Amino acid sequence: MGILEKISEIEKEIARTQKNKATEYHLGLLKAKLAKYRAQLLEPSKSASSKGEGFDVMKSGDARVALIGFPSVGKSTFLSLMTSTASEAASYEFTTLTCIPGVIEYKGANIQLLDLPGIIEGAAQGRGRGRQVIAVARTADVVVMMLDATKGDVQRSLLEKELESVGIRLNKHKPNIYFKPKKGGGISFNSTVTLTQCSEKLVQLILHEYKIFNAEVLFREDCSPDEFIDVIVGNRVYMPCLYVYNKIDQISMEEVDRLARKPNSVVISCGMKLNLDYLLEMLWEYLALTCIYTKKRGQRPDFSDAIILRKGASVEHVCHRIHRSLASQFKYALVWGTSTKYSPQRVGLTHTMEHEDVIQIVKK
Ligand SMILES: Nc1nc2c(ncn2[C@@H]2O[C@H](COP(=O)(O)OP(=O)(O)OP(=O)(O)O)[C@@H](O)[C@H]2O)c(=O)[nH]1
Ligand SMILES: [K+]
Ligand SMILES: [Mg+2]
Repeated sequence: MGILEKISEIEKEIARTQKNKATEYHLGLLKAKLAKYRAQLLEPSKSASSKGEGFDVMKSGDARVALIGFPSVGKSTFLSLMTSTASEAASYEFTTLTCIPGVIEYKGANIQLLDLPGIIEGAAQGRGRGRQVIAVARTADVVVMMLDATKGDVQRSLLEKELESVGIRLNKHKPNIYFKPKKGGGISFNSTVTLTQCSEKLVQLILHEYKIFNAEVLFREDCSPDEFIDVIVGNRVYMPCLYVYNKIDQISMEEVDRLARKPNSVVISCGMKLNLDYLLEMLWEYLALTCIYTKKRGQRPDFSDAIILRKGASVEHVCHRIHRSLASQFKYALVWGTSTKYSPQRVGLTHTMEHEDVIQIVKK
């Protein structure tokens, strides 16, 4: 039996045990066991069995959003409010022990929302269930960092540090540096812009530190040494992050105003259901999904049923979404919308679609 199952067994037993003088010890023992198992879950464990227990949630829907935050900031309350899934919420820390998926239906898209255990300082080193939570965060399209508006900004910078330390880059784009290790020829260094933070010398020093003596490097942007290191190391994920300050019912109007003005931030109250619509709008923007409408020849476009794709999706992606074999029968497509110069315009499979384009596909 896994730890989670043991925990749920004990919880059930506590629930069905009557509280009286005779059961006092029994209940006490059960609660002690429960605390022990919870502590075990929260400690980095050496055994492989409990490693990812309860965290392997299938990706589903059009996009995935992970809820990251300290314990008891209101992540589960939020999931239960926004989706039809109920996730237990309580005033004690570490109520949630696994990954709980729910679905937000918005503008015709299914957005998978993942409730996760609270993480704390040291999470990246394996404190609590930090590692598992961070592993899930890496698979998301957007991170919602939920913060307790009553707690000050220290939580935010702590969490940012944790995520940074495992190679997650929030609200940053991939550095525009071309980097290619070679078999020989030394290091060739070039830049298309004036560099104020890196020099050829520094780049060479960094490369030597990584035991790279032959490579081609081209800076197309004025990047910092840290950004260059990110490029060498690879394996970084660049992810939009929305900072959500919850529990604004507990703070002054002035404080609400201050938080709301921070970049990439939204203020809400799950308790009072405040500003949740605005949060959804922001989330939609951060997900940057593209809605495509299809149209049959001689008919009006079907605006009731959008095809939802990632930003930058091509006509080929649209074909795959409609039918597996459509791309192989494809002759050309007619597209109306902002992605074309003329409306309609005849395009091929590689044409990049834009939000709210209409497409008519012509088969061979
Ligand atoms: N005042 C106030 N309390 C809230 C609000 N949202 C949630 N809470 C309370 O905050 C407590 C923690 O909520 P949870 O949803 O369990 O928090 P969590 O982040 O999932 O916590 P863990 O799973 O333990 O990490 C509960 O007592 C909630 O009722 C809010 O907007 N205002
Ligand atoms: K809680
Ligand atoms: Mg929770």
